Amino acid sequence: MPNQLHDSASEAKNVIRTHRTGYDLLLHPGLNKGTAFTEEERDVFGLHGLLPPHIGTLENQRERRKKALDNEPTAFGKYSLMRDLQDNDEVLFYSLIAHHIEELLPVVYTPAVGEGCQRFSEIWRKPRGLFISYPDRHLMDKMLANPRYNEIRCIVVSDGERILGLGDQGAGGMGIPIGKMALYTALGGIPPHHCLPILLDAGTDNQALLDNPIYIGWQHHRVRGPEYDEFIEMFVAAVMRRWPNILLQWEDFAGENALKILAKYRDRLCTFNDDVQGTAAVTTGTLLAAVQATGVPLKDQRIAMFGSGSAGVGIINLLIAALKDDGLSEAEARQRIYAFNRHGLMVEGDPALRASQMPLARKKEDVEGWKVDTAGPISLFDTVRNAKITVLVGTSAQAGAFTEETVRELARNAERPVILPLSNPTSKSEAAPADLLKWTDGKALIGTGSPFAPVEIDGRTVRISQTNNSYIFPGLALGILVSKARRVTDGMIMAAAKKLASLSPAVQDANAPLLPPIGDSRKVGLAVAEAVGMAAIAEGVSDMKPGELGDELRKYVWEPVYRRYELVKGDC
Ligand SMILES: NC(=O)C1=CN([C@@H]2O[C@H](COP(=O)(O)OP(=O)(O)OC[C@H]3O[C@@H](n4cnc5c(N)ncnc54)[C@H](OP(=O)(O)O)[C@@H]3O)[C@@H](O)[C@H]2O)C=CC1
Ligand SMILES: CC(=O)C(=O)O
Ligand SMILES: [Mg+2]
Repeated sequence: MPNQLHDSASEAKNVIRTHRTGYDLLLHPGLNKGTAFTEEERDVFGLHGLLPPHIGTLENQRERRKKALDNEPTAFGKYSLMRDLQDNDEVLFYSLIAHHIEELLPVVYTPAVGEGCQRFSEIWRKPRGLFISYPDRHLMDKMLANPRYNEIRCIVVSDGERILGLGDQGAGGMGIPIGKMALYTALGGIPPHHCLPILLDAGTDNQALLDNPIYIGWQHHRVRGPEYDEFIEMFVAAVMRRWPNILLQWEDFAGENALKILAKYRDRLCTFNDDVQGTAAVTTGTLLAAVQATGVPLKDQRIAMFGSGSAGVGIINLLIAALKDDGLSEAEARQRIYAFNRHGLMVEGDPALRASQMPLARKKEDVEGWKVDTAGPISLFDTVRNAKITVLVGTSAQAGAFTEETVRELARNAERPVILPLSNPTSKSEAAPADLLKWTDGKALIGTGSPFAPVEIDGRTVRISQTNNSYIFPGLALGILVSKARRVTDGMIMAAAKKLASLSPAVQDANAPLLPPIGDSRKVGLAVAEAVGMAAIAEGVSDMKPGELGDELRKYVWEPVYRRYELVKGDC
């Protein structure tokens, strides 16, 4: 095919065949090697003069970029530099991340990506991914038909309405699909040219964006109701026409839309919602590891779920399955969980409950006779005190919601309380780990959504685990792609959770962190992928033979190294 950018078969042999030359080649981020083009390649591809004379290596290119990053004082500045690098030279971008993973994940992902989305219009420079706006919806097929997308195998899509805990960021939400797909490659080894970030621009209700003359999105209030549903339907149908076997990941949709869309499409194509299912897997995996460290089985823990939106509902549903695996009936499993919305503990009969929340509400008799400090909805503190909560999970985006009083009360209920303030970015975390350790005399087992520095307490250094779905979705996607799974089943999500739990350092040593170091994320991604692929086979949604999976995974994984180029002569 003359206008194909990458020939996979050739690439496997470390050769890229392309028709592009000169500027056209240098301006393509998937093909540009900058100063690393060899003398011979400069001759063949007409690059003399367009590049400085120095023939560089990937190693000295990394050194140059790292210096620039180190000289940049702000997280946003570093984010912006990394985005520019990604749009300039993908191999160098991923190689730099691979060499400085702990330092750079917080730059390309949470927390810096949050400000990246808030200020996306300020730094938008080059096209990356696809913006599909509501007024352009009838052009969808034409947009997707672009030959540039011939090799796409997976998509992350957002409508920008619930960006981390920062609310509606409109078209700026594109920073999230871009960031998630960067981790598809950095942690999952999925080739970047198989990945397409998409932003569905259905408008924004963020007044600051509506008033901002440099806002890059459609300056219009959000389309809602049947028009929105039809927009999503048009999108899914167009995607399926273009790529019938695509993997479609939904990201950072507002809670009710997230759950509704997942329910509607999960049996129609290979799709998952990361906030619902990826978060459920990382949280369940962390808890399965934590209970081994506490010595108290999951079925004997009492869990407060603070925030019952897309993440909270997803976590509760997978936890119920894990509690059933631990020997409880469905009804007994539900009794272990106390779920909150913005009003307080969810109790049946509350008119504010949404459809997805009704099955999670407690019965009125469950809370009868409770000693409560305040009239009206029951607070987290009163629930911790009365229900003798042992595990606290936060997906509320309410900074500081886990107060000293509540955490000290929790510490009375368990020798090793488990506390997971999962909200992102850092500014929205329900608590800071240093406080949690102080208030629990160093006993709490902690996992946070965004990265936190280690904490010194009682003469020891406690590394804080990052309970973020980034431990799951890159491996989940890789396992799905390699096994050619047709659907994403609950069994595949649970397999990812259990694999993560099995890799926990706390399983060997109760005082070790709950999750592997971020530096091991790539290994975790591969292990999760294998578990997901095996589950897909076991559940009958993949036709691969179990013995083939490992080899196929290793063959598929992309490494950030420069390849040799060959010129394809043709009519393009
Ligand atoms: N660590 C990780 O991997 C992940 C972290 N997250 C983080 O979780 C947070 C929530 O995400 P998501 O579930 O998708 O968002 P949603 O908007 O879908 O849900 C938020 C939930 O929090 C509740 N809430 C809001 N205010 C309060 C309050 N004062 N007290 C108690 N509950 C409150 C909401 O209540 P109501 O139902 O009444 O509106 C809702 O149930 C975000 O910060 C996000 O970044 C999300 C996914 C992954
Ligand atoms: C991590 C993530 O997906 C979120 O905060 O939305
Ligand atoms: Mg998300």
